[in-house]
Amino acid sequence: MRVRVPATSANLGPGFDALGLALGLYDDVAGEVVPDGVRVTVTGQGAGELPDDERHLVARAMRATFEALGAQPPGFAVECVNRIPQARGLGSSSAAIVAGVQLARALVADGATRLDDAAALRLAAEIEGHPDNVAPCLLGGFTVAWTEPPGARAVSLTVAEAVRPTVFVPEQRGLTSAARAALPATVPHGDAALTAGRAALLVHALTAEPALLLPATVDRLHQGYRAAGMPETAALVDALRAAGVAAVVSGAGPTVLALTEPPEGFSPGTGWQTWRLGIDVHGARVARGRLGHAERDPVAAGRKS
Ligand SMILES: Nc1ncnc2c1ncn2[C@@H]1O[C@H](COP(=O)(O)OP(=O)(O)O)[C@@H](O)[C@H]1O
Ligand SMILES: N[C@@H](CCOP(=O)(O)O)C(=O)O
Repeated sequence: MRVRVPATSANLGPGFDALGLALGLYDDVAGEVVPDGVRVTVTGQGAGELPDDERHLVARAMRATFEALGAQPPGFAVECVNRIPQARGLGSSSAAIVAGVQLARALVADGATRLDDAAALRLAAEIEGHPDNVAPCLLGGFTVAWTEPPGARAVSLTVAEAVRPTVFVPEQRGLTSAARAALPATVPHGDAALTAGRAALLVHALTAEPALLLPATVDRLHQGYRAAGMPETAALVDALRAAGVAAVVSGAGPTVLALTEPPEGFSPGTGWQTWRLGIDVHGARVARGRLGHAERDPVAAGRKS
């Protein structure tokens, strides 16, 4: 079995832990049951750094899913071709988790029925700790996610044509766990009220009226508190916004996401890669068989520049 999982950009400014967008940049992962042991091979992003055994995040998500299904196989082998940069705010950990959950469901007889799509979202969100990346990764498009007993839920909405994501990806990494540790336990009521209003406006702007994206992407819940830990990211967001571009920190950073096109000739300066990406509307896609020649190419699949 194999699965293609999209990169995602969470928060989108004011939608902390709730809003997310699936992007046209993908990891391809194949899995099969073997007589014993857990083996993981990695090509592309993370090759030579990630573990090759049970500790690998895809393997951990597969184990958790097999457990939920009550069907642990004797062993399994996983092949990953990674194109989503890791620890940059583009949802690489959610992509790995969703890949593991979907592969395990596909490898167990009736797995996708016994653990249905809603339960798969709940499990993936539980492993990740927040639902805003796993939701668009599973469903595609622009998602609004929330948590209520018994767990995460989400809806996917269609994005207006004029929305053109560009990501500015820096060399340096930033772990989501560290960026979450920078957040305060409480925020001023005025900041919460402003941000709630902009998050509501953002749903309208992204789906129907992109001309409102600049005011709709104002956030007071997380970006300001995280700025000291990623000053270059904060400066780039400010420069783009000053030029009229609806730019935000992508996820927990340090990547910057622009939802509208930067002005002709705009340069983020040195140390940034600039990629124009499409919006993924399918979410994770499972297919039979191993990875083919195209899926094994670690550079292609999605990037427009
Ligand atoms: N494709 C992957 N395979 C295995 N582990 C991964 C993968 N992608 C991310 N991870 C793990 O998740 C960590 C990054 O997660 P996180 O800090 O949430 O960043 P991101 O914004 O990229 O999701 C990596 O350091 C690695 O431990
Ligand atoms: N809401 C989370 C989103 C983290 O996204 P990631 O792509 O950086 O993992 C947060 O802001 O902490």
